[in-house]
Amino acid sequence: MPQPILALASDHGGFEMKALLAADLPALGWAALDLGTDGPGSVDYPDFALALARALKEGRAERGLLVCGTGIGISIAANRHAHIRAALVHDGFGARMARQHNDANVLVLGGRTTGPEIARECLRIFLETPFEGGRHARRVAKLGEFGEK
Ligand SMILES: O=C(CO)[C@H](O)[C@H](O)[C@H](O)COP(=O)(O)O
Repeated sequence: MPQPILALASDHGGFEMKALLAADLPALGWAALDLGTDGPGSVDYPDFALALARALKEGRAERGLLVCGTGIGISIAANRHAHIRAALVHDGFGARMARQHNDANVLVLGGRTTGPEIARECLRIFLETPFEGGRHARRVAKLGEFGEK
């Protein structure tokens, strides 16, 4: 069976964390689609959120990871796309809830706000935790309606 693909994108505030987390993917059973940025040069986070949103829309990846300095700007940008449910997470509990309750398809982390080991834990939980469905499916379906109004 082919490995599921995680699309990764960041601005300059998140590229180090993105590289750290990409290295964990093989052991977690996922392949990486790295959409940049690749260095410390200043770039604009909306461009990278857009690249990742397109990758998911086109079916080039199953889920996504976004990182900027705080995770805030890149979350705002990503959630403008109706097919994206991006969750800015700061600990393992948040990562678990983002999957179980929100069926989040994009994990967002802050490269300047979250330590590396917490970030690695968040990614592992995000990739391993299934959506619970049930009452949460009704609520997630309502989120999908926003894009049609
Ligand atoms: O958008 C952000 C904050 O909401 C991100 O943290 C960016 O990475 C940050 O704003 C970039 O700041 P810089 O001073 O241009 O490095």
